[in-house]
Amino acid sequence: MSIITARDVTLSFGQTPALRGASLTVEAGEVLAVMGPSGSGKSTLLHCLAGILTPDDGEIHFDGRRLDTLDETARSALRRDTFGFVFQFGQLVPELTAEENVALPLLLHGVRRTAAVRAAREWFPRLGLDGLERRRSGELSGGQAQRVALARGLVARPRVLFADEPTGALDSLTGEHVMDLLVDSAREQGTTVIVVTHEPRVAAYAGREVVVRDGKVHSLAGEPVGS
Ligand SMILES: Nc1ncnc2c1ncn2[C@@H]1O[C@H](COP(=O)(O)OP(=O)(O)OP(=O)(O)O)[C@@H](O)[C@H]1O
Repeated sequence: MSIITARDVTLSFGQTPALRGASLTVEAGEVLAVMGPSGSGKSTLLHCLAGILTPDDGEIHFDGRRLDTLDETARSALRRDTFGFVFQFGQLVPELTAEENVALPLLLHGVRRTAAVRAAREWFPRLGLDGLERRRSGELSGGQAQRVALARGLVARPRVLFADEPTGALDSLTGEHVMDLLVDSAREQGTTVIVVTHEPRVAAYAGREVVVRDGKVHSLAGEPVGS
């Protein structure tokens, strides 16, 4: 069953076309890698699928509902309640401890602080972060910070996790470890994952790979992907 469908999505930034008729179907529960050269439109596609950007043309459906025509309030509620995010540099809040960072999405869902922090703490042994709960992001290594960001992306059990170059700032061994944990944790809780990466070794963790080229989505074999 498909969870996200993009049909002929186009989006330009001023005179620069970023997406030129991108179509893609994402199946519920799959781990999909989005590959492609720099500037081909991968992040823009991810942002459209996640309701962060609105396409100029085309349609995006999430769970049978039109996503791209929702107003900003509805899209932001969807992002908060249903989606999780992991970015290249973790983007932890430096003033908060690691466990408070992980608890953030739960607090935004209205979970009480004690319960949110308790749930957040459960992620630390799972991700090999035991003992780092009270550290601030400046006191974590890149790999540790990215695992904290991963826990934050998954703690609220999102339907879809959007990951944009989640291993981009890590050395390859640490990156593979983070991908391993990401894929295992997401599969365990049935979260669909869409991961943008330019690293084939990272994409190899996905169940399927697509390639964005010149603002369009292709299969690995080079065929345009239809919706
Ligand atoms: N906010 C923006 N303003 C203007 N142009 C933008 C903006 N964001 C992206 N672009 C342009 O849109 C095109 C697609 O960019 P996008 O970031 O989606 O590519 P990408 O495949 O994710 O690249 P990379 O692998 O380098 O991150 C590029 O030509 C880029 O310069």
